[in-house]
Amino acid sequence: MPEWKILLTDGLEQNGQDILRAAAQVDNRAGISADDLLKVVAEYDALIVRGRTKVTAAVFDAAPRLKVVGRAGVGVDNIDLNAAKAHNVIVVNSPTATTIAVAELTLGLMLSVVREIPRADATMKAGQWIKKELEGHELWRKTLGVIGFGRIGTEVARRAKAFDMDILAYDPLLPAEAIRLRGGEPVSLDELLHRADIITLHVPLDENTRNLLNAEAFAKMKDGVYIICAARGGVIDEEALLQALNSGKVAGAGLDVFATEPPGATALVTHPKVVCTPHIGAQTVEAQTRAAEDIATEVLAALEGKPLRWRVA
Ligand SMILES: NC(=O)c1ccc[n+]([C@@H]2O[C@H](COP(=O)([O-])OP(=O)(O)OC[C@H]3O[C@@H](n4cnc5c(N)ncnc54)[C@H](O)[C@@H]3O)[C@@H](O)[C@H]2O)c1
Ligand SMILES: O=C(O)CC[C@@H](O)C(=O)O
Repeated sequence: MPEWKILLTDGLEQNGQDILRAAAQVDNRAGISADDLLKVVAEYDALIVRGRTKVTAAVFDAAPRLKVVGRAGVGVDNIDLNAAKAHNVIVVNSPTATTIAVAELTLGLMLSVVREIPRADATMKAGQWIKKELEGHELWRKTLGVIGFGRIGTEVARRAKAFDMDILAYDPLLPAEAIRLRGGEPVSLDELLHRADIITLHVPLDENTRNLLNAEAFAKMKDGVYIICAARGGVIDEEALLQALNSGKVAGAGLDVFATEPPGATALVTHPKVVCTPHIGAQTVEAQTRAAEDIATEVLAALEGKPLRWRVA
């Protein structure tokens, strides 16, 4: 058996490391800097990352032994897929492991925003009792607009239905019938923007989705709409969102992801109508355990030339 060398740059749950170590030498350099990665990557046959590590063209150029990059998670916007193809490097992810965790966080953000739960808690901890100010809204019979009706969008919709919400779905890559079968009413983006009380985004970040919610889109929305995003920060024009919050067009936003991460205490993060989480959508024990097993198995399969379940490039 060849002695494969695998580099972990963003950590991996122990169960995944155990699977890898049974077949390969594994170096865990969680948190390695971009410069140090360029210095050491030439030694490795495989690289396993989460979202922090940017696998740029320079990384591929510096990695003549590299055969596979594994993304423990879904989004591969941190990996230069064109460079991977040019260097004949396989890219795999573990797209199903974290679906439920993100869907649950999305519902959590939705409830947090419409009922101002974080503000209620923070003011109580400061010795206050601002009950009269904390008059929120119900999810019951509200219209939820889901942009991107894939794995996470569908699971969000299933959970929202338990709150008796009506589900509009915009996903131009899915046939209308598939959207109906998944429990959504297929609509155009404009119709969704006009009709939804709450809008949640579950699209990948790419050239078609960057700044999908911009000033023009906010202008088409209902006054007092709520925005939830646990997809990628870049799918919302953050400056336009800030203006819409300040004008009252948007009543509140729940954000797990930011155009720049970490964003620091920006005007958006500190806005009183925004509830923020530090990109923890996939951050549950269960999701990370599944993701570790899936990506470890998939990366070893790629090294051994076996059939792959989740090849991205
Ligand atoms: N917050 C987190 O920690 C976290 C965790 C996992 C995934 N994510 C993000 O969530 C995204 C969605 O994950 P998923 O597993 O549901 O992916 P998925 O591929 O199952 O679903 C994405 C859906 O978006 C649709 N889509 C693509 N382009 C579109 C466009 N221009 N307009 C509308 N719809 C479009 C696709 O057809 C697909 O159905 C990921 O790409 C990732 O960026 C975030
Ligand atoms: O790696 C992470 O922590 C984020 C995961 C998530 O954004 C994904 O796309 O899978």
